[in-house]
Amino acid sequence: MTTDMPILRVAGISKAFSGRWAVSNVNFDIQRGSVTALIGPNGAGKTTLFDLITGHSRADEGKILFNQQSIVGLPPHRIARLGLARSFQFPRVFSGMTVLENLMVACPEQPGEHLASLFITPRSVSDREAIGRAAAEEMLEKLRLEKKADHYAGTLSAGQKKLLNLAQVLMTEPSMVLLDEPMSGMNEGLRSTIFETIISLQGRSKTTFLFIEHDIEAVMTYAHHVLVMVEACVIASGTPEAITSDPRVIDAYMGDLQFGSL
Ligand SMILES: Nc1ncnc2c1ncn2[C@@H]1O[C@H](COP(=O)(O)OP(=O)(O)OP(=O)(O)O)[C@@H](O)[C@H]1O
Repeated sequence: MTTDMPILRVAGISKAFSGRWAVSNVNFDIQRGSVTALIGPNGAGKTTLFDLITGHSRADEGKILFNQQSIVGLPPHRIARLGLARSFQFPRVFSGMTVLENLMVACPEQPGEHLASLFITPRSVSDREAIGRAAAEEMLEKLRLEKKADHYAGTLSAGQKKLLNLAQVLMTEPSMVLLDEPMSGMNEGLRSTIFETIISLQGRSKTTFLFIEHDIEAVMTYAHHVLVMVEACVIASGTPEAITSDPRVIDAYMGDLQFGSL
């Protein structure tokens, strides 16, 4: 596979609910290893677009190619297995399991290169369990949740549950991750942890990220590229600098907000 092909291509995707377009003829490419923000006012269709890409909802029209393979009609678990993973705006975690256990169940049966390198040729179930535990502990440290490892997930704050959900997603070693409002409900410290982790993974493993975010400062700081959705359509696409000075975006969406909070 050539590396200059987009990792994700969305072509003419549309979805209507009760005769009203939630997503209308949306087209864009996501380049491998990039960090892209999807912004737009409430009800613009951002989460619906994520649902369509990840198989949680079926498009009425259009094509979605992941690594040049059509994924329209595939169930979410098949899409996840191809390496396209997603975190949720309101994540569900296994409340009766510890934080560490929540991560260990997310560990793939066939660990990737990074996990496998922790141990050489694992032979038994206990070897595999040890790999899972080591990988989970490493991930908890990365997301600064290591002190919570033995706490029940149900006792975590909403922000910590989102971090745990991100950790579960990253444990599967996806090549692309979709994040739905990763910073909402987070305090300042947790917010920076999320994006530091994203940037370090993007730099180290060339993981591709597409995130929905309302905080324009985070978008300006962390995104290479921005897609703007308004009323079911992508109305602009470009660098953060180009987007914030695009008259169509200012007219249709930002108005007098002066790029405070979107
Ligand atoms: N399952 C559904 N059934 C009916 N209408 C829906 C459904 N899901 C979304 N919609 C409608 O589709 C439109 C787009 O909603 P969506 O949640 O995708 O917007 P959004 O941009 O993610 O908004 P927010 O920023 O508030 O999360 C809205 O008008 C919403 O009411």
